[in-house]
Amino acid sequence: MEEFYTIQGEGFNSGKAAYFIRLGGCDVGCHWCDVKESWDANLHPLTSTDKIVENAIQYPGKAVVVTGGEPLIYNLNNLTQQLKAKGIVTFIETSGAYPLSGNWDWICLSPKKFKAPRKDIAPFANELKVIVFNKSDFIWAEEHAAMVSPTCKLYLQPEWSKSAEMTPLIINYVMNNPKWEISLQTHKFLNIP
Ligand SMILES: C[S@@+](CC[C@H](N)C(=O)[O-])C[C@H]1O[C@@H](n2cnc3c(N)ncnc32)[C@H](O)[C@@H]1O
Ligand SMILES: Nc1nc2[nH]cc(C(=O)O)c2c(=O)[nH]1
Ligand code: SF4
Ligand SMILES: [Mg+2]
Repeated sequence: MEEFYTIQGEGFNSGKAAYFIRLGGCDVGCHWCDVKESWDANLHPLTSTDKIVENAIQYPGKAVVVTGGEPLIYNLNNLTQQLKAKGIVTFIETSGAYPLSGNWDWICLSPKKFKAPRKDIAPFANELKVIVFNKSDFIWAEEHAAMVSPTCKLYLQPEWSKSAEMTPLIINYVMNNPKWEISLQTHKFLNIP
């Protein structure tokens, strides 16, 4: 759908320069999704893997974030193999609703109630990032924290439109449950893509 060089705004790798590859297509249906224009893959022209890799290696930052849409709709073995062959560090943002493919240095799993993640992906997550839209999302967060590996980083991220209401609850929750950390969408404060 689009590619851009920016700063990773969310989660563990927040603050790092990275080339974003946003793949079109998602049927998870989060009503608060901030990239709804990504849902219909047919609206976006196809780009060859070779061209994406050629674009990605033009920049000084040698990390790529593959996102979407839901990137795991596609088999990402070939893309990540080609990126790694060029010395690129590979990160993915996924809901986990589709089978895991690709060779990843960092997997961010962001599970959604609207189409729950596959049970087999949780052990591979390096980071669990739960979006907090209402209070019930804290329970959803703990259910998934019980499925990830002991080394997986745990983040609570306010849903953008509910941030004023949810951020104080997240702050309180993290202070009482310090295995969790807050993730903010810092790129939205910085006014960058
Ligand atoms: C647009 S999604 C694309 C990747 C994948 N479909 C997923 O949901 O993980 C990228 C990240 O943005 C988060 N996100 C999407 N809409 C958001 C919103 N309104 N507020 C906060 N985070 C949001 C998602 O949870 C995910 O972690
Ligand atoms: N700067 C920046 N950081 C991000 N981290 C995850 C994003 C995403 O949409 O997947 C995103 C994004 O869209 N922009
Ligand atoms: S899974 Fe990701 S891309 Fe799909 S609707 Fe939810 S936030 Fe948007
Ligand atoms: Mg985004």
